[in-house]
Amino acid sequence: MNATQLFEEIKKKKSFLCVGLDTVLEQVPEHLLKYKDPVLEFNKQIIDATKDLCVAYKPNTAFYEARGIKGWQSLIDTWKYIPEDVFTIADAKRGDIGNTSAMYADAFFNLEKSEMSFDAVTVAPYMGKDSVGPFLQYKDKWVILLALTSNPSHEDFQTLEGSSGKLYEEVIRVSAQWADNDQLMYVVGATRGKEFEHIRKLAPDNFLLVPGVGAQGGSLAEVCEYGLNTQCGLLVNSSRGIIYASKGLDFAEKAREEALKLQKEMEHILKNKGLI
Ligand SMILES: O=C(O)c1cc(=O)[nH]c(=O)n1[C@@H]1O[C@H](COP(=O)(O)O)[C@@H](O)[C@H]1O
Repeated sequence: MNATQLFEEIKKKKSFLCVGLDTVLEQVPEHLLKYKDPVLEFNKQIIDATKDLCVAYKPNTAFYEARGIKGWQSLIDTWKYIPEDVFTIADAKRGDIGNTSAMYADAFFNLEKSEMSFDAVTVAPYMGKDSVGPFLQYKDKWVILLALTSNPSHEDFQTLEGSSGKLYEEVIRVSAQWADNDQLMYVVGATRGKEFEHIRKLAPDNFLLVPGVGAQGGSLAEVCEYGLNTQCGLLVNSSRGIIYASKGLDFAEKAREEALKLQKEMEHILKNKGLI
């Protein structure tokens, strides 16, 4: 899915919501434990309850990798269950020397080899161009590069000042030369609301993946004040705030309610900005 197609989906659904499928077996409601794969069943019901309200799903692969072979199978089966018109992000935060990155790219993009073909993968920029390049070899896929993350310790490195500005600014400036806007997004945490005006100047045309709304306390209104561009340009993620809205029999219904609240807020914002 390219940027134009993604914007079309956003306009159709009046939403730029990404639902994070960070599913923990121990937090799956008890009545699902009878299923062969309770995590998959949980994800399926969350997907059924939210697929008309969101434009993307983002399983964080850590939650699946932690369960070994069974977890990896849950991830594959979850990816297969997501409808084709919904953007899929493998939140794997990879990046290594070139030949190793090529294997990571195959792991998330190459359907024949890995049984999964996500639209995008999150990548750490620390090892530079030859580390990110192999993901970009998949011309119809996206790299989502960590820029300014939502966690408090982002200050340890990302905002350090060098001769040409902050480290995260340099990440954006340099990486923008590696790929066009149909292949490159940046992660900017919703908890960094005040910095969106500045980031939009650095990356006016790129989509930004914005996690941190919900459980981490980021504000959607603050993000959108400066974060939107003419193609919307935002995918705002909430994981725990949606999928764990209830741990009972009504978990999917409550997840829908939370997703609907965000979608309605997004619809209002998109209308106000004249994007729909
Ligand atoms: O790349 C990410 O998605 C990410 C980057 C970041 O800066 N902060 C961040 O929280 N995330 C991920 O986004 C999700 C946030 O989950 P919740 O806090 O439960 O909504 C988790 O999967 C995080 O790993």
